[in-house]
This record gives sequence, structure tokens and C-alpha cells, in this order.
Amino acid sequence: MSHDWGYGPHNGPDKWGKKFPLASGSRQSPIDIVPGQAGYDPALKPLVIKYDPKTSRGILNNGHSFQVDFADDTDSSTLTGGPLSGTHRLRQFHFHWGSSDDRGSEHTVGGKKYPCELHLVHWNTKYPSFAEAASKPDGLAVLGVFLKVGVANPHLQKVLDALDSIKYKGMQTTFPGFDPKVIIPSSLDYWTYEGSLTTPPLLESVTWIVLKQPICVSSEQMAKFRRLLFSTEGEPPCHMLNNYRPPQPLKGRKVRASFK
Ligand SMILES: NS(=O)(=O)c1ccc(NC(=S)OCCc2ccsc2)cc1
Ligand SMILES: [Zn+2]
Repeated sequence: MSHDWGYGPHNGPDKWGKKFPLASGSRQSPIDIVPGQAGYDPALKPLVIKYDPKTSRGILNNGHSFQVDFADDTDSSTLTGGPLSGTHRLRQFHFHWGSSDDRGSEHTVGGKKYPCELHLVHWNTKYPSFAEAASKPDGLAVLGVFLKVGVANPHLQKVLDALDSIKYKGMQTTFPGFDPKVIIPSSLDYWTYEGSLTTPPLLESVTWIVLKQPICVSSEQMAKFRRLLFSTEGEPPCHMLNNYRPPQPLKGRKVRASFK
């Protein structure tokens, strides 16, 4: 069954509930993180991020964002510690961004929108595969990193240089030897809460770990994200803009902070 969900006026986040009833579920993402209401939890452990650049494989325009995919058949690239139990393997990372620098992130902080948000997607190896884990309440862990406009980011530039070869939906190319550690901020202070995928199928299987410290990106680099297309080569061109879901109701959930 082909799902034509997207981010436009006719198929955007307000319309997803028609085909994906989880859209109004009890643990939907993203959310607005209110620092004053996120209690410090001394029981939270430090995050342990171990990424091996030899596991990076390719870069794909999937028609909603672009993603860098990783080999996840071994424990070479993993996320452990923090609020997590067990080992979570890195599967892919991708971004969400706006049509201008004043919007684009999915999570917001006290109502503040960032121009872009990076998601590093991991799955719990207590399950046999990503697809199996994606259907379990403790199956996935997504590390969220905000991007703020400032000086150009040379590490991000390596990713952006590949975008010209994946302009249209469905295009992909090889992307070997990339270490995602270089686009993680120096501070690993985080907020964490129980949520969902922020796109269909909106599965409520994600432990969200959102880093407090943003990384920098220049306005010129943001313009490169916006040259991607939602559309295939044969379709009328539609620029990939505002591919973010707005914050969803907290519905009684607690957000915890790893820092005072
Ligand atoms: N934006 S997000 O990080 O919440 C996020 C992460 C992964 C996905 N979906 C993926 S990787 O789907 C792959 C296909 C699949 C298989 C089982 S459920 C979905 C959607 C949203
Ligand atoms: Zn995402």
C-alpha cells in the first residue's frame, strides 16, 4: 500500500491521522522541551557513543529527508548508557529543516525553534532487527542534535557535498568512511523522554535522547539542504523544505535531564 504522506498542505502532519491513527497516541514525538519542568535525574548514566566510520555505507534521498545508512549487522557502531539498557546499534542518521533559518527543528526548547535537527537512529539488539525493534516500546533510541546558525561546519560540509548527487527522491550514492562522532557536540548533557517516530508509521517505540548543546551550521550551508527535492526527476520540482512535524501533546509524560 503506497502511503503518500508528506509535509504539504494536503498530506502534511495534520493529515497523517487518517492513515496512521497513532498520530493521536499517548507518546507522540516531537515535543516542546521545557527546561524548568525537566527534572534532573541523578540516576541517569552518561551516554556512551561508539561509532566506527567503517560502517557508513550510503546516502539516500528518501523523498522526506536524506539519510546516511550504516551497516548494522555487528556492534561496531553503538549507543549505550544514558537512560538505555542494553546495546543499541546505529542504523541511519537524517535531518529535518525549515524554509528559513527561523524554523526547521522538530523538538523545541521552551518554544525555541532551531533551523535544523539531526536524528541518529539506533535499535535495541535484544530484538533481531530494526523492523522488529521498531514495533516494541523499548525498541529504538534516537539521539537528537540541534543545529544553530553560526560559523560553517567543515564536518557537516562532507555530507552537504554529497547532496548534489541525490537531488531527486530515490537517488542514492555511496558514502563510505564517515564518522558521525564529528557532528556530535562536545557536551553530552541531554534530556530524555519516551516517544515515537516523528514520521509515519509514528510507532511509539523511541527513547528520545536530545542533546542540550547545538552544533553550528552556516546560513550558506543551510541553503544547501534546501536545494534537495521531495520530487522525483520526472515530477514537477518541489523543494525539500519544512520537513518537520510540530511538537505534540505531552499527555502526562515526564522529561528528565541528565544535568543540573
Ligand atoms: N524522525 S525519526 O528519527 O523519529 C524517524 C526514524 C526512523 C524512521 N523510520 C524508518 S528508519 O523506517 C524504516 C522502515 C521501517 C521499518 C519498520 S518501521 C519503519 C522514521 C522516523
Ligand atoms: Zn527524524
